[in-house]
Amino acid sequence: MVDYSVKGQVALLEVNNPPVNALSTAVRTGLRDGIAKASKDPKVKAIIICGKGQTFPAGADIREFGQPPRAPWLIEVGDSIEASLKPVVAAIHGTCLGGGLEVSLFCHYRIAVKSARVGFPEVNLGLLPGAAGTQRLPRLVGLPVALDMITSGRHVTALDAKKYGILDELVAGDLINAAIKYAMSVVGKPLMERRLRYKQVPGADKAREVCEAAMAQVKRKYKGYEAPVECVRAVRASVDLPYADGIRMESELFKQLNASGQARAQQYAFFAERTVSRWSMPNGSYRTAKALPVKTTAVLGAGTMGTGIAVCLLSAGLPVILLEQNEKLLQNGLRTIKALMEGSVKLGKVPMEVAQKATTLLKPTLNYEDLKDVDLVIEAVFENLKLKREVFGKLDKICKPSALLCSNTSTLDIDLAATSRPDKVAGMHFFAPAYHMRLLENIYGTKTSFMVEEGANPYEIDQIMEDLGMPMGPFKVRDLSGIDIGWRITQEVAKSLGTTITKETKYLGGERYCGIGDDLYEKGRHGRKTGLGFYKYEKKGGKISTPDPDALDIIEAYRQRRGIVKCKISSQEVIERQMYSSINEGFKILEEGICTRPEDIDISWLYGFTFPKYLGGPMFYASRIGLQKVYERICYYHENFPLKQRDCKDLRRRGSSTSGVYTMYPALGVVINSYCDMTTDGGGWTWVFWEVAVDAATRCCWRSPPFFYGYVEVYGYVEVCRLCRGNDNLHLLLSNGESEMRFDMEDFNNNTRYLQYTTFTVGNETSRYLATLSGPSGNVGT
Ligand SMILES: CC(C)(COP(=O)(O)OP(=O)(O)OC[C@H]1O[C@@H](n2cnc3c(N)ncnc32)[C@H](O)[C@@H]1OP(=O)(O)O)[C@@H](O)C(=O)NCCC(=O)NCCSC(=O)CC(=O)CCCCCCCCCCCCC(=O)O
Ligand SMILES: NC(=O)C1=CN([C@@H]2O[C@H](COP(=O)(O)OP(=O)(O)OC[C@H]3O[C@@H](n4cnc5c(N)ncnc54)[C@H](O)[C@@H]3O)[C@@H](O)[C@H]2O)C=CC1
Repeated sequence: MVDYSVKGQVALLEVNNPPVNALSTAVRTGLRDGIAKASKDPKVKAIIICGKGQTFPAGADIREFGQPPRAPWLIEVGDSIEASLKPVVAAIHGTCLGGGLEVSLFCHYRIAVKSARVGFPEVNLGLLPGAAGTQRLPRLVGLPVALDMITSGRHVTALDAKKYGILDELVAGDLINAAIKYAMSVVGKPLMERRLRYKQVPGADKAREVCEAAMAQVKRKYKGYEAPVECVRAVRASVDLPYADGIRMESELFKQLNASGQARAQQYAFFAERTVSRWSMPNGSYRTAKALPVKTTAVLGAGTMGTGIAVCLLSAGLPVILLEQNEKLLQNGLRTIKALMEGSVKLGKVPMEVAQKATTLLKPTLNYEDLKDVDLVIEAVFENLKLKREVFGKLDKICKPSALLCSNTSTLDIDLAATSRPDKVAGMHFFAPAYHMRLLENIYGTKTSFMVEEGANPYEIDQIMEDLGMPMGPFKVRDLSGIDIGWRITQEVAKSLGTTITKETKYLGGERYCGIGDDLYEKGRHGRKTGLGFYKYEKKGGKISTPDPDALDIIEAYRQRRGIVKCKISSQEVIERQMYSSINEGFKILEEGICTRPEDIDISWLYGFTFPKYLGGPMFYASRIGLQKVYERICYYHENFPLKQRDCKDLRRRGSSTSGVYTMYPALGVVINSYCDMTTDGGGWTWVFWEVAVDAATRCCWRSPPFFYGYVEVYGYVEVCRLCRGNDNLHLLLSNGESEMRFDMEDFNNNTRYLQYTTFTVGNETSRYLATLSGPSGNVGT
């Protein structure tokens, strides 16, 4: 895991743990041993730490965070690096992140190639840098830069890192040769001043103001997230406390965060994001698919979505032909694209050069003939099946046979876009605003206005969902997308069902229909674009929303017309009805095979609706609440809905003990975390980690070696876990509320009789169970 070699008078410690050289237990051990070996070797005058392959270590091994900590701790390894009497140089390429950056901060010198990046992304995993990063970075670069880097998690370019003082030198050419030369040039120089622990934080006299401002900022910017707040606290300790006490505080805060449900959810999201990129479909997968080259593009329709999609493509440096139905709308679209590009530059999301180039890459047109050579067309015209079929018919005739014809449709069946090349026709569903949201896919919507019909106030619902962590409540989102879009969608649905929507329509396609959106639409309240929707905006296309009594009057008039008696809906009910209906849809999507894994659904929410990462996504959220409970509440709402619209037969079926919801548990991928290992620590204790593995077929299998100290981590569906004594047989009982799993402990080492048992809860339904067996006493505790 760490390759040791000596080049001339320099020892080279090359971390070799692909793909990202994560600092696993083996790597930490290798670094510690390598430093000790080099320190003892009289031939060695200096030491280099670097990464083999594509990168310097990109951090701790995230998969180890869910497991019991194992020595050597990174901080101990770091201490031995810093204490070395021979200079240690970090030679950096690739991404030097998290624990990797911490290792480099223990080194006496840091050099890097220009393409390298450094950063502390722990905050994105619900953590803080836990190996002295919060104490050492401020000592090196001062509070403002340290606070910014640690609370944002952003990657800093090598050029900026040099400017901040994180890097001592940027090198060109072969990194190792340059590092050897550099290391030899510092041999004999005093090391004391290079040891960060002895430095004072620069600008410490301003610490109070700077930290208070940073705290206020993270609370506003990362509302609901615990990690950024603790990051500020830890960094502040670098000024308020002596180094050793600061380290202790950092460690406490790290442990606290690591045990939190937020960290678990954010780490799940990290891996889920990577899991979904390994897609598979009936006729291919990421392994077999070959990307088609896309060099030229066209966008049809320059409305809300078309302009956003054009900005997205232009920002990626692709030429775009923008087609509209008339000159006036085309010019409007061009103005919007210009304004969006300028906004993106101001926010630092698009470099100025890219925005400037975009003006040459964008070609407006009213003529379909201009599309004949493009590789990719994205259609974003009105949501109207007849119109879309017409448009696809034209495209099919004009575009070259290899061109991909894609629709941004929200609801229409992509197979209905009759063309001679169905294999080249696809849904390409962007989320609004298209230039900002990272998700591109197809997804079911949720039926958000039910509750308003019954008496809830849309502004209260938005507030409750924003308090839960959504950046925008559902009614603000509807105003952003356009109430006219919703109107067009339902008109199309009605048409496809051979019916029409009237003021009295209560059901559509067997589902409950709410006409509040229609009433707003008819009054010209189309959302942000008209300056009025559920909210009032400062101007047409404005962003500042204010509650509007006129909208409430329209809603109240609607209720009276329908004879609906207004009732009070609690915050808990708002959350349950919003979230659980989405979870229910998620399970339907899995059941129908539209998505194959719950991660697909969670990632669409994280990137399509900016669902808070600290909740992991609706499917992960469901696993934390407990699926049985979620299922019961869904049934409750279906049974007790004032205007019951459909039988919940489907749900009942899925909630039965042998199929449906419960069989989805293993699919959640977080059912039971498992490991099995044995280690002896410095105190002579043997630690044995039990392994519990779950697979869809057998539901559970269990391995338990003889042990002195056992540790089981259980989360997901297991709600009860207890160690019991029954008929003198010690056993462990796990229950998921449906069935119990019993594990007899008779086979355990006969000498181990004394049982100590501790339970602590992490998050809602997440529990950890810690059991210690030792000594000759016949006493069994439970
Ligand atoms: C590195 C990247 C930028 C690379 O991106 P890219 O090339 O696009 O590749 P990816 O597809 O993202 O990744 C490839 C592959 O690698 C896997 N992977 C990536 N990073 C990690 C990782 N860090 N660990 C494990 N695996 C990783 C990734 O999943 C992919 O595999 P696949 O899933 O199979 O497809 C990009 O990957 C990236 O950004 N990675 C994350 C970088 C990161 O977040 N680093 C920070 C990690 S956290 C950290 O370092 C914490 C620390 O500060 C150190 C911890 C110290 C702990 C101290 C504990 C103190 C308290 C305990 C005391 C105990 C004693 C007591 O009890 O008292
Ligand atoms: N608004 C949203 O949040 C989202 C909308 N969508 C989908 O994207 C599509 C477009 O939606 P919006 O941009 O919101 O609508 P929009 O009403 O803002 O824009 C549609 C544009 O298409 C133009 N158009 C109509 N017929 C045309 C034709 N024959 N040729 C060229 N241009 C034509 C219109 O003039 C208008 O500018 C719809 O299918 C919608 O369902 C998808 C995701 C989100």
